[in-house]
Amino acid sequence: MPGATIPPFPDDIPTLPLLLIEWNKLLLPHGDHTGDDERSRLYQACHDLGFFYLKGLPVDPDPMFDLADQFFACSQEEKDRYEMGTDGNYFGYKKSGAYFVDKQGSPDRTEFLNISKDNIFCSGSVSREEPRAVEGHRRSVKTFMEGCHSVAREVLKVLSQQLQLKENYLLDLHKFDEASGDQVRLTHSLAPVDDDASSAPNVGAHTDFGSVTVLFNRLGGLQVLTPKAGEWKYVKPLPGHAIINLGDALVKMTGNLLRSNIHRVVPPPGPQRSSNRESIVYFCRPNNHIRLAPIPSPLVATEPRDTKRVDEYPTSEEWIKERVTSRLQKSYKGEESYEMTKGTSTDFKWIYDLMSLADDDIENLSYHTNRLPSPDHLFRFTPPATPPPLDETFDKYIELALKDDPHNEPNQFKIKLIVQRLFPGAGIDAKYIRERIRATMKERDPDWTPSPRVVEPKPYKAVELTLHEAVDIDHVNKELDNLVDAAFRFQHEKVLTASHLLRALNVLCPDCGYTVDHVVKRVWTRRYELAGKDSSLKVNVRRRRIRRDNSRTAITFCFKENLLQPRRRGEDVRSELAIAQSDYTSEEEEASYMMQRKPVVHDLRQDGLLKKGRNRPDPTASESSSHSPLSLGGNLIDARGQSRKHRYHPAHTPPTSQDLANARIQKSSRRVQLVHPPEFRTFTNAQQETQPTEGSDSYSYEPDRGRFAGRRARYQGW
Ligand SMILES: O=C(O)CCC(=O)C(=O)O
Ligand SMILES: [Fe+2]
Repeated sequence: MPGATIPPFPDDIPTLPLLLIEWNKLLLPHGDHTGDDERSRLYQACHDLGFFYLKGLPVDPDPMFDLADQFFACSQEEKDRYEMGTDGNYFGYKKSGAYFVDKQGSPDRTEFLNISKDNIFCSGSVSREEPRAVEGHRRSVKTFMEGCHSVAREVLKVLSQQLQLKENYLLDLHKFDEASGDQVRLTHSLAPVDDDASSAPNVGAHTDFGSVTVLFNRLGGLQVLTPKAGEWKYVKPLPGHAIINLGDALVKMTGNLLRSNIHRVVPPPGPQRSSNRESIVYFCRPNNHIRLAPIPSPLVATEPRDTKRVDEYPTSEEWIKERVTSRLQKSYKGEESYEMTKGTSTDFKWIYDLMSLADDDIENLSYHTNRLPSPDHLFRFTPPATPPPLDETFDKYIELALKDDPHNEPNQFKIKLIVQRLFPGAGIDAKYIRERIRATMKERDPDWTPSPRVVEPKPYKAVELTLHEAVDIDHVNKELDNLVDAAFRFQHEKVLTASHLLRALNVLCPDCGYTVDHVVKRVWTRRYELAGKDSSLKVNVRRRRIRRDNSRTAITFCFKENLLQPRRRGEDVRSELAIAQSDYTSEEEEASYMMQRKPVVHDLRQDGLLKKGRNRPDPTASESSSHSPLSLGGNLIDARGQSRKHRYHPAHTPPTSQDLANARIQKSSRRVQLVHPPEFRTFTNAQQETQPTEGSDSYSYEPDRGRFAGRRARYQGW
C-alpha cells in the first residue's frame, strides 16, 4: 500500500505517548552527554513500559510490505501449504482464526507468515520450504533480518551497559549465526465488515516471547495496556520510526526489572477502519539453548524462590513453544486457558490489581513488589508520606488476592513484601500476616481450615568456614570476600544471603555497627568481580526489614538449628561459622516451613550480643503525621498509635559515637583493634544524629571504580 493512500490516524483518540529514542544518538561514543542521555532514556523506557519509538533506524521495511502484499494475495490453498501446524512449531503460515483471543475462546482475525532467520540463512537448524513470494524476495528478507538484528543488538548493548554488565553480555546470548527463534512476521487483517458487531481484537492481548521486537506498522490498531490504570491506549504509527518493545525473555532474565508490556491489535481507528491492515515484525530472541534465568547484574535482585538451579529455567526454545501452543484453538479448555496465553504478564496481574488501589507514590514500588528490591529500587522508592491505615491495607490486599484466586489462601509472602514497603520498619512479620489471613478466611467461612502444607523441610547443607576475629575493616572486607568465594566454590548456584554474612559479622564484632548495607554492597562488589570471570555466579541478596535510615538490621531469617547459632560474647568465635545454604525451592516451601516451625528469632540484646538499653524513644512519636509513624526509632508505634516494642528488631538504633568509642576501647583491651575508615565513621556518626529524611537515596554502582556512589551515598569506595 503506497504511503499516499493511507488514511490519517485520527487525532481525537487517546494515544500513549512513547519515549522517542534517536538511533543516531545511541551510536554516539560513551562520555558524550547526548549519547549517554539517550542510552539512559532507552533504559528508562524498557524499565517503565517496555515500549518506545526508535527514529531514523537503518532499516527499510518497504520491501517487506511489498512481500506481504504479494503473499497475502495468494489463494488460501496456496497459503495453507505453508501452515505451521499445531505441534508447537512457530515458523510458517497461520491462518486467521487459528488462535483464540479472549476468555470466550473467540477466534483471532489475523493471518500471518513467520519466516525463520535460520531457514533464510540456511544455518541448518531449520529446514522448511518457504513460499514462492519469499523465495523471490530472499535477498531483501536477508537484508531486513540483518538490519533488524543489528537494531536489536544495539538495544541489547545499551541494556547490558545500563545493567552494569559487560557490553557484550546480552549480545552473547543472541548470536546471529547460532540457532534461535528469530523471525520476521508479516501480518495481515482484513478490515471489519460493516455489520461486524464482534468486539474481539485482531490479535489478542499478549506479551512477546523473545527479547527485542522491532515493529513497523502504517495503520493504527496496536494498543498497549497502561501499567497503572490498566487502560488500552493506541500507539500512533509514525512514519520513519519503528516501535520497539521488549519480550518475556528479558523480563525473566532480569527478574522482572525490565518490562514486556501487554499489547493487542484491534481494527484501525477512525477513517483507517475500512483499510486492510499489515504490519512487519522482527522478533529477536535468545539463542535456543539459552536458559531464561536471572543474569548477574547488580541491579537484578533474584526472587525469594530463585534458589532454582540454572538448568531448572526453561530454555528460550522451550519458552517459545509453550507460549505458541497456549494460544492455539486446540488449547482452549475454558476461561482459565485465556490467562495462560499472556506469558509473563500474568506474573504482574496481582500487582496491577494492587496498583489500582495505590496512589502515585506507590507506582515506583509496584513494579517491583513481586521480588526483593535491588539497591537501585530500594533507594529510589519513597514510602508514601501518609501511609494508608495498616489494618485496612491488609484487608484490601487479602480481599484482592482472594478475588484473584478464591480457592487458595492468599500468599502471605506477597502481602508481606508489599506491606513492608508501604510501612518500612514497621516490623510486619510472617506470623502477623498469617494470623490476619487466617482471621479473614475464618470470617468469610467459619469452617475454613488452613491448607495442610506438609512439606518436609529439605536438609540444609552447610559449609564450614573459618572467620577470624577480624575487626579491622579491610580485614572484614577480605573475610566477606572469602565467604562469598567459598560459598560459590561450594555450590555456586545456591544462595548466600546477606543476612548470613551480617550475622557472622555481628557475632564477631557486635559493637562495630556494621550494617546490612555494608555487607550487601561488599557482596555485590565481589559478585561483580566474580561474575566477570564466570557469568553463572550469583548471590541472592536478601534484605529483610530494610529501614530507610539504613540502621543495623536484625536478622530474622529462619535458620535451622545448629547453623549460625549466635555466640555469646566471650565465646570462642574463631571457631567455624556455618554458612547456611538454603535448599528452599519455592516461596511455598519456605512458607510451609515457617508455618510448621517457629522461626528461630534471636533477640540479640537478650543474647548479650548487643548492649542493653541502647534504644532511644522514638523522637517523632508525638508528631507522627509528618513521617511514617511506624518507621522510626526502636519503639514502634502501631496503626492505633500504641507503642510496642519490636521483637524482631533488637538493633533498631545505630550505635552512638560513644558506643563506638567504648567498643574500640573494649576491643583494644582484648588486644584487637577496631578500625573504621573515615567514611564509615562519618556514616555511623551522622546516622545517630540525623533523622531519616523524606526523599530517597539513589545509588549507582561504578564498576570501574569499584564503588557505589549516589546522591546521598554514604559509602565511598571499598
Ligand atoms: O501488528 C502489530 O502492530 C503488532 C503485532 C504484534 O504485536 C505481534 O505480532 O506480536
Ligand atoms: Fe506482539
